[in-house]
Amino acid sequence: KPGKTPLQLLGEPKERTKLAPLRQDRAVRTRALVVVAAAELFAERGFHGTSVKDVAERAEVTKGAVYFHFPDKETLASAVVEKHYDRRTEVLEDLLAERLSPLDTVVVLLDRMAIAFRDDPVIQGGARLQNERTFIQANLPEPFVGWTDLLTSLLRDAAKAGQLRSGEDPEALARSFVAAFFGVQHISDRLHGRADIAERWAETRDLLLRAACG
Ligand SMILES: CCC[C@@H]1OCC(CO)=C1C(=O)O
Repeated sequence: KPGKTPLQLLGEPKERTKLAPLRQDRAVRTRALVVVAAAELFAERGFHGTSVKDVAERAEVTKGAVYFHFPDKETLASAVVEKHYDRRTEVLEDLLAERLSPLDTVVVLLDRMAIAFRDDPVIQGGARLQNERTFIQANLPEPFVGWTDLLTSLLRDAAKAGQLRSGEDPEALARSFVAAFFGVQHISDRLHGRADIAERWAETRDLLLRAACG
């Protein structure tokens, strides 16, 4: 989408957890706790293996408190997936403030996201829900397209800055990065619970960079 900045492509996150007012009111705090508890359980057991009761117990709130914020489990799943993509926007915003070159921004963004996939239950829960999306009656966002648009924008800037081999197509390279990253995190998750995702991503990332930049 020519002309849009990376952040415009992703849209503003709904609320910046880091910048939330010190004294969040109770309802907002409870909602955030419920979303994280749901993400943990969706990541561990999947959508159909998780009940609202399980979420209430993990969040240490009543079932009524969960239903106050989320009328059903599908709405809760949508909130977890939304938080997954908001977390990505937060990583990007913090990174853009470091004002690295376009190519370094792509490299560091995906390196930090690899760590987030290893360590952050909201990222893990959102990813598993997206894998199970055909079994969930919720209008979850299209997976992958946000990443492809964002990386295309950054790699077009990298091409303009002379960081790519001449003739390299930024959009094709963006699709390759998304496919490679998704595959690496998926295989690492299935075989090793993502314990080795940083090492596996580094070797695939470096192969792509050698091909695209020479
Ligand atoms: C660049 C990685 C793409 C990312 O990996 C898991 C997942 C969940 O669907 C993603 C997405 O939807 O964008």
